[in-house]
Amino acid sequence: MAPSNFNSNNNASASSQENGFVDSCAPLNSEKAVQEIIKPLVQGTDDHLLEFSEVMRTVTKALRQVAEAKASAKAEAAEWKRKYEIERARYMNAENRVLSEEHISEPNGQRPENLANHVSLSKKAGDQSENICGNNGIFSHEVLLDGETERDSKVVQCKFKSKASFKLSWCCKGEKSDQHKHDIVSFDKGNITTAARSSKQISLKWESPPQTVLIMTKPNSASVRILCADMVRWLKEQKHLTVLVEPRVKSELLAESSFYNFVQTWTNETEILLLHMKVDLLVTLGGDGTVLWAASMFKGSVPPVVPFSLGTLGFMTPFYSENFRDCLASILHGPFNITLRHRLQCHVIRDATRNEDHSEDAILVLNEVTIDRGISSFLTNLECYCDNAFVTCVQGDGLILSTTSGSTAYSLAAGGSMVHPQVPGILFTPICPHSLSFRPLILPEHVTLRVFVPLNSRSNAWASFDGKDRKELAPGDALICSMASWPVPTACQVDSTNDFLHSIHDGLHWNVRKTQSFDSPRVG
Ligand SMILES: NC(=O)c1ccc[n+]([C@@H]2O[C@H](COP(=O)([O-])OP(=O)(O)OC[C@H]3O[C@@H](n4cnc5c(N)ncnc54)[C@H](O)[C@@H]3O)[C@@H](O)[C@H]2O)c1
Ligand SMILES: Nc1ncnc2c1ncn2[C@@H]1O[C@H](COP(=O)(O)OP(=O)(O)OP(=O)(O)O)[C@@H](O)[C@H]1O
Repeated sequence: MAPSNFNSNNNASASSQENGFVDSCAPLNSEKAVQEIIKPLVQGTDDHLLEFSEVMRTVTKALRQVAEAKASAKAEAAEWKRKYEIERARYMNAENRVLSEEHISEPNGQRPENLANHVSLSKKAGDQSENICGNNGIFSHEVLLDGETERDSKVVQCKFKSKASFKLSWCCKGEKSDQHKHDIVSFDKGNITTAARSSKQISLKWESPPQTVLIMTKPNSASVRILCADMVRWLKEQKHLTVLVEPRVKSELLAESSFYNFVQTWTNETEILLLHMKVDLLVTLGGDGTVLWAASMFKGSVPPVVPFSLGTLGFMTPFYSENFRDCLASILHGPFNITLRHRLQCHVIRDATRNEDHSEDAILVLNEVTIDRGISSFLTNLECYCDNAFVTCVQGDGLILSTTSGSTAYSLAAGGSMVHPQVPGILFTPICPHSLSFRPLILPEHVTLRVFVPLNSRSNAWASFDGKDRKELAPGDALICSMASWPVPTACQVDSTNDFLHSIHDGLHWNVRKTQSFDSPRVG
């Protein structure tokens, strides 16, 4: 605006001179005029300067903020890098320790030179296992990630014999096929059909011979101890295999005879975490509890399990110990049928409304996770969500989230259905719900369940995992549960359906009833 003012006033004075008219008050007037002209000009310049300095102040402030944020990000990155380096060094040390320990890597089962050390280490491990297992008798719950497994395997394979590889094949309705038939939906000329998917039995065929067998046993049982010693001797003398046992079992074997010096064991939790990389076959001697125990030792992939029945019920233990030689010989030769038992992965989140992303370590269960009222006499009040959709509020003694393998355990006792273990799904079974209309649900395998203890809950709830390791859940805490990627492959006596039906007939006397007599009065 100022330049146009200036131009217009200039033009005005020029035109008066041109007209020959000179005013006596001209100097005064011209000064005034100049002031008139300059005033808005100066005023305009001041406004601009103010505006400009304001802009400069804003820019400087923004630049300062950016510089500060950059410096703090740099500092944070440096701190994380430092933590990473420390953690990595610690991990590498642990790995090196494992690899350098003679007794676990003895390739041909020869007596290690440092036997005295070895025995005492095993004993120590017995003590240590108490720390590892905690007071409630389950291993710490660190779940392996895919990446870790790959990295670990590279390190371990340098030292250990490579693991036996095998192939799984899916057979349809008894007809054998080496090809895995995918359960895909096909669209034939616009008609939606499903591919044949039922009755698929999974069979395991070794591609290289198994070399390392881990035997896990129920504690405090004389018959189990005797069988274990027999089995270890047979595996060594007849099959020339590497045998691994728990530190407790190693001590028991050595107490019996120094012949068992060749048996290997572990001494710390790092070695337990690496077990899946060297064990080809896992044998359990005990009841269902021993299978649960053995599975809880494997936070990632689990080797094929051969469960021998030395308990009372034995839903998951189809093998009889009397003929263990024939049975193991046929398994070691293969192929054999397996049941892939799904596991659930559980995370506890403390103060879930605020710390949505901060969960505790994952816990894997083969049977179920139970959320109950513990010793409290109040009803539990549990808000349940499935993939963020509200399911219901459980008011009663508690809730069981079970695998299909666990469907014949606690869930069954609480009124849940018995489900074939090969069916992938999650059972949602209330415990004594105070409602006339509550019925158990079976949800598909892909869902994520969330059980939240509401802030207005009258008391805390308790979560337990395969009947062990109880964790208290305060109001505001939540438990997240979904299907884990690491199933437990258990060998079948016949196949998964036969074994399942046998277990419910034999173990539970399912639908046992006297057959109705023929000579009753007929209607009509
Ligand atoms: N009321 C109940 O029925 C009840 C109560 C608590 C725990 N349990 C079950 O006990 C399991 C822990 O077993 P444990 O042996 O360590 O404890 P445990 O020694 O107390 O045995 C519990 C019983 O459950 C049986 N069992 C375990 N898993 C089974 C399965 N998948 N199918 C059928 N029966 C099964 C066992 O054979 C045993 O008879 C828990 O996972 C839970 O399912 C059941
Ligand atoms: N290797 C092990 N180390 C520590 N505890 C174990 C081990 N194996 C099993 N247990 C625990 O011992 C208990 C009893 O085991 P298991 O259920 O196998 O025998 P059982 O009670 O005689 O059999 P059943 O359950 O069929 O009656 C379970 O609570 C289980 O967790």
